[in-house]
Amino acid sequence: MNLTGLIKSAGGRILLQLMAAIILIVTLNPLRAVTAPYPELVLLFPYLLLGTVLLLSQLFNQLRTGFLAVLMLLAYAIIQLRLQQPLPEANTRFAYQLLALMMPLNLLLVLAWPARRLLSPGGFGFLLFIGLQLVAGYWLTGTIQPEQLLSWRETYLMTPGELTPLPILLLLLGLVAICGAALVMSYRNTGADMAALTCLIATELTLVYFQESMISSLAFSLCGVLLIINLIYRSHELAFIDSLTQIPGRRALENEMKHLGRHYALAMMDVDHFKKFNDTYGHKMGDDVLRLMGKLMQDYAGKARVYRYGGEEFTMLFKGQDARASEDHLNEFREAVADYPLAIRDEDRDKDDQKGKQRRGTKSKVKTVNVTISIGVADYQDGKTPQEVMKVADELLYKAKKAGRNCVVTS
Ligand SMILES: Nc1nc2c(ncn2[C@@H]2O[C@H](COP(=O)(O)OP(=O)(O)OP(=O)(O)O)[C@@H](O)[C@H]2O)c(=O)[nH]1
Repeated sequence: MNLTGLIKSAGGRILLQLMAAIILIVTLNPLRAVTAPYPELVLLFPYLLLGTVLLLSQLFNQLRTGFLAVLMLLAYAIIQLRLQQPLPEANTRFAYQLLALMMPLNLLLVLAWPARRLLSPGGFGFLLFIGLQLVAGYWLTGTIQPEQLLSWRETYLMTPGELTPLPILLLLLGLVAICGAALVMSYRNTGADMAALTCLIATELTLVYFQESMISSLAFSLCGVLLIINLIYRSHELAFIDSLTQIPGRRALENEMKHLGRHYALAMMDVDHFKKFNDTYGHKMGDDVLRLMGKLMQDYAGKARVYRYGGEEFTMLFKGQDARASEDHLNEFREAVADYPLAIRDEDRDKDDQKGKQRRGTKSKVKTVNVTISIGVADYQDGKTPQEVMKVADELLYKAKKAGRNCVVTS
């Protein structure tokens, strides 16, 4: 798997986050030494970074990340304003434990909460819920008796020796929350899943190493930086990656065409009789064909760049290569598409897999269908703009259709 594949996969993203956390812990001492001359700035950094996350999340429509940023800002403020006394003090320790209980639960809740703008009824609902928890927490830490806390500590809140002040039960809760978020992430792999995992790891890191000076500022700053990178990456994906096929879309191609040199070939390709295919097997099955196109194009691209131009039309760009040289490559890809047995969707099976299995019996054979594509490929010619080269490729594609389809026509 290449670096882009690693960054895109859920497993790779989880791994990168864990690595960032480990690097922070390993480099804690040098980091503290470097930042020691600027204590105020270090304290302020998480507010600035998480505030930026909050702003960007609303601008980029990454609304759950906005909720997460609010939670992290509040947690950081609580740590700085309420938890800077020594932990052996009973009420401070209780506030710390309350934070360790509520943060993982609230961060996970964000993944279940409907994505809404903060300034909307749904957003206000979330803020109100958080506000109520703050009031309840404030009231509890003020009224609870130290003797009561002592008896709880003996029964439920044992800590694992000197390792961390975090009670074993709360440590387990944190670990379960991190595993839960990682599981959701490996299933859905959305920007919000990634952001929730980042926040959970930063929170648990802070809580576990709470006795280490500056840990909250450093861990929450790292969280802010990772959330900003995640936001920018997701916005780039939204703008340039086609959501159906997961390959770059037309905007990405148009961008690339601004920087083309004088030596390239451009191939336009189109699924044959796709309208008829849609009419026969349904639109969802048509989408499966387009997804398959995206996957096979990536598998067979080699050094070429692949794009979904629009609808059932795709583009391959061969930089530093001419049309003749790319022909073998394109024929290989065309044959791979024609040979691919595409399983026919059974709507009943989608709706009710169990019933479908019983009705069909276990030995039923999956029916398959094949599709073909036609390709026109044109070279750069002196004085021609990339748009004009694309027009030539489109005309050659039209010729390929006329020639009976399932073939490559070269300039
Ligand atoms: N399922 C699905 N169909 C799409 C999508 N985008 C475009 N189409 C369909 O693609 C079909 C394109 O058909 P035409 O341009 O008439 O061409 P064709 O049927 O492929 O015929 P030839 O190109 O001459 O082989 C239309 O029926 C569109 O509805 C999409 O995202 N999903």
